[in-house]
Amino acid sequence: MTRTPVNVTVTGAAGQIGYALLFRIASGHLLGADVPVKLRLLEIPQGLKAAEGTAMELDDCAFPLLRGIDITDDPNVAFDGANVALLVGARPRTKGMERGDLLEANGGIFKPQGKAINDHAADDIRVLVVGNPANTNALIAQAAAPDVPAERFTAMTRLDHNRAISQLAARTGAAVSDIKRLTIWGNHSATQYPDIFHATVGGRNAAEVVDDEKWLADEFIPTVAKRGAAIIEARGASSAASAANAAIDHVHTWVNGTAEGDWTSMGIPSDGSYGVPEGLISSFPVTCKDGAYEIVQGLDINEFSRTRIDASVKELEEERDAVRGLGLI
Ligand SMILES: NC(=O)c1ccc[n+]([C@@H]2O[C@H](COP(=O)([O-])OP(=O)(O)OC[C@H]3O[C@@H](n4cnc5c(N)ncnc54)[C@H](O)[C@@H]3O)[C@@H](O)[C@H]2O)c1
Ligand SMILES: O=C(O)C[C@H](O)C(=O)O
Repeated sequence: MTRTPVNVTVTGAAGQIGYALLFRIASGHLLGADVPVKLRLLEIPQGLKAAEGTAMELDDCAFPLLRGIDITDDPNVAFDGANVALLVGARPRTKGMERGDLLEANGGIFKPQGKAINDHAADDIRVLVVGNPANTNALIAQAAAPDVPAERFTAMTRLDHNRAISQLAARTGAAVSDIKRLTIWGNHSATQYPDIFHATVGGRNAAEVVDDEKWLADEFIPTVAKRGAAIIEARGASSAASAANAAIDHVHTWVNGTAEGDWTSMGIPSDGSYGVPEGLISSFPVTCKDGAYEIVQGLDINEFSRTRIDASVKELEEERDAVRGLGLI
């Protein structure tokens, strides 16, 4: 049976993450090995030529699942009929830039993109925001798309989730595949909280296996939360291949589901669960099934976790208030 191709729009297509991402989408890793895709690449005018070069390389791979590539600098064209949108292109913080300037510059990108999604995307559109500050950029885009169900706008904390699994595996000597139910709470920033209290290692409670709160507080949490900065320091550029890999994981899990007995972390609009104010785009433990996600309910949150979740949520509230003050939401 011939399947209708899924339209996947990628913004910032000529950037570092774009280069690591597009080939994996085209080879079937995003949606599945039997799902044909059409790519729409959105770039700013200065990025179009490089995006064309990447499209030439995609052609040269002769991917059987790739059914077309369009390149544009017009969001209305890029999101026309989009089923999946990966919003990667963002304005990086430059020297001397205040946080308010950064939020405002990104508002100039994510507000029009949200409106274009609202006006042109397919009814089943699913959006993942990767470009930083990812949670608040997702909030801006979502607010500009009142006709799209709010839960279709998500922000990426899967890279943090994967980083935390890897660190925990290294500490416990377990295989990555033996680690389940890890959670990233809050913002994709240094305030994020990687929580192992409900995680398991080979079926045993991870916090009990580790049994070292000092390691948790002084090593594990800061290592995960500051990993992005450590990569920038080491590589001279922000994480690209691992970020692209996490974007693939995020969408693949959202569409195809979490494994039985496991969950993942996604930045999603809060429904008020765990005391996170409704509407904030915050990371939660979620299970996915039939293309939808649900927050894992009923977890006991101890004092250690509560303080850290609250601190990250407070930062998200401050970012929300700042973009509200700028008229971006
Ligand atoms: N959430 C995460 O876990 C995570 C991890 C790594 C990086 N990031 C973020 O992802 C973003 C992209 O990273 P990168 O390394 O690919 O950056 P990059 O600078 O290499 O590429 C960004 C691309 O976006 C394009 N762009 C800028 N404004 C655009 C617009 N309005 N429309 C379309 N394209 C636009 C630029 O021309 C550029 O080609 C950054 O904001 C980075 O901080 C997030
Ligand atoms: O781009 C960055 O600032 C870092 C990135 O968000 C990361 O977590 O690797």
